[in-house]
Amino acid sequence: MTHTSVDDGECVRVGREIAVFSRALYERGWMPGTAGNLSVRLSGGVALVTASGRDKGDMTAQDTVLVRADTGEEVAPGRLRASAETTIHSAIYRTTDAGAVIHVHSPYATAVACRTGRPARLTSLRIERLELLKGLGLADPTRAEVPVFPNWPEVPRIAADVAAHLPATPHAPPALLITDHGITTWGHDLAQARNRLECLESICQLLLLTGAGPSPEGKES
Ligand SMILES: CSCCC(=O)C(=O)COP(=O)(O)O
Ligand SMILES: [Zn+2]
Repeated sequence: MTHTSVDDGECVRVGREIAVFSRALYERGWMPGTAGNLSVRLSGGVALVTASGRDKGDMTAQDTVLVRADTGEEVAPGRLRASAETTIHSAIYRTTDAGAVIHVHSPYATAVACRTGRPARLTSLRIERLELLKGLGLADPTRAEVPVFPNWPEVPRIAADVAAHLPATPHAPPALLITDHGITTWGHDLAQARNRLECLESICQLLLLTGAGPSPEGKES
């Protein structure tokens, strides 16, 4: 087992930051009910993640759980459970240099993720030309293939798909969609992950407004 260590001051500071971002995303309508989860990679091989089932509009620093960054295993199991989707965050930390991960059920990205035809395999959303692609930090900002993963009922199965896909696609955008579910983005910190999320939510809105996105039957138009 890899060694983990915890810096209490860092935990408090980052817990407050997660709460601030969470409340702001909730206010935008991107975390309805208790939907969505956020995490930040800390020093010492750990990450702080939102607790499962919490009202994301009411988050405080105490509503976070410390987990191993590479597996999502809770460091000191207590009253709160880590997000049910923690293994997806861990898959991203294990296979990229991400410092923060945001998952939301924002309306336009989720609508696009509902139009994939539900194949029981990984597909992708091709995006071309849109100026907002420049906000994703891509080597080639003229096009992107955002992976769309099946929404398996067992979250670790989604995480396994993510962990298998990301190392094979080093130039892929820092984002993924889950069919019928939502969107996840990452960056070196929460602000960068949030900015990338804003770009993709806006891109998905444009795809739907212009009819350039996937058709309701799941075929790309
Ligand atoms: C009420 S939304 C269903 C669960 C979900 O998709 C989500 O994003 C929130 O799960 P968590 O365990 O992080 O609260
Ligand atoms: Zn979700």
